Amino acid sequence: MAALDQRDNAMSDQDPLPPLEWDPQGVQIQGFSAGLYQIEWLLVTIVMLYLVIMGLPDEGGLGVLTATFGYFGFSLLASRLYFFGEKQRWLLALHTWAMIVFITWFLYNTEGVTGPLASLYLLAVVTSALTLGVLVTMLEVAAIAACQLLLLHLLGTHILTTANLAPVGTSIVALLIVGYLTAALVDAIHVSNRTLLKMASRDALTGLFNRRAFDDLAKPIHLMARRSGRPYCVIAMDMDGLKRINDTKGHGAGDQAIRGLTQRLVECKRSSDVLARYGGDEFVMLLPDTNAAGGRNMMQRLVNAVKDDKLSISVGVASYPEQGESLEELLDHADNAMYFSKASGGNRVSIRAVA
Ligand SMILES: Nc1nc2c(ncn2[C@@H]2O[C@H](COP(=O)(O)OP(=O)(O)OP(=O)(O)O)[C@@H](O)[C@H]2O)c(=O)[nH]1
Repeated sequence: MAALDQRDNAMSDQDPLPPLEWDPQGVQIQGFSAGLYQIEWLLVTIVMLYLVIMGLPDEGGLGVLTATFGYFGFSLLASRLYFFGEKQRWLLALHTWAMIVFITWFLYNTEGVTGPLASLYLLAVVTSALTLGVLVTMLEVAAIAACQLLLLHLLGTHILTTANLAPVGTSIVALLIVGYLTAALVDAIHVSNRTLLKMASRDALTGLFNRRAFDDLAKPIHLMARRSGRPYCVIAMDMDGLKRINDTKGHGAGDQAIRGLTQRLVECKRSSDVLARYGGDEFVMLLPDTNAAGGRNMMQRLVNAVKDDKLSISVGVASYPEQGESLEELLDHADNAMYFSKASGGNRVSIRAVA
């Protein structure tokens, strides 16, 4: 028994899983991966059409063809690569730099920087602005300006004359405007997405997850536990006497009591535990990698802690897999155990009895 308690305490003091949070920017970048290949294949299609209509250049024709197929192969191969994870931004940056190098090589072998195909650089700038932010995009525009000057020099044009610099200047200003505005707009969309996601997933009074977010976050934990055979605990909590606090001390004091309980809950939970306000004075919690005894011990500590704040809660615990096979079943059982605590006078923790 002592050994079991020791193990339970150890469980509640460590963090077996990383904190559960959503990353809207990551989701957006993942979504952009498909758009990236469309931009790359558009670039290859325009280049191929140019070569079909205008024919291969007399000098460097083979080099252009090899570079085009090489670039197409790179894009095809990269589309098969796993794009998730923290290296994703670097992979996207690599794609845009590859695009700039390919376009520069193509222009060098065909019409130089003064023809209409110089606007192909727009594809790289837009790709970067959509995914990599203002700073990286501005750096890429600077790199494109350097490439264009180098092209002028390599193609034998004297670059230090106003007439020769004017077309490069015009195209760079256009790239700057498009790149800056697109990146700024995307940043604004990120901010509003984050705000919307927060509004849709958080409870306004406490900042905790709401019911919808809890359901979304609990499902993968249940599936993981089912696969690994590890236990987890579902906790249902309800404050005792909130109506009395509201009626005697006012709604503000009731709100303060809810916030006070939230503070205690946040202090006692592990970062991998999922805590949500289900509504009113009801809270739910999911404790991964924790058995019923561990959940009960943690909740008993919480019941003792909130006494210091002159608050009282009724708690019900149900654990996977002993007390239920599905999340819905466990939530029901935890709820019933919580009502049992309440019916027994509140201020206590009950575990759903194994049938
Ligand atoms: N201040 C405040 N009160 C709330 C909030 N949400 C719900 N309530 C009130 O909390 C009270 C909950 O009432 P009950 O469900 O009877 O709960 P209780 O008074 O804690 O009684 P028992 O649960 O039986 O112990 C209701 O009067 C609700 O109007 C809130 O966000 N802030």
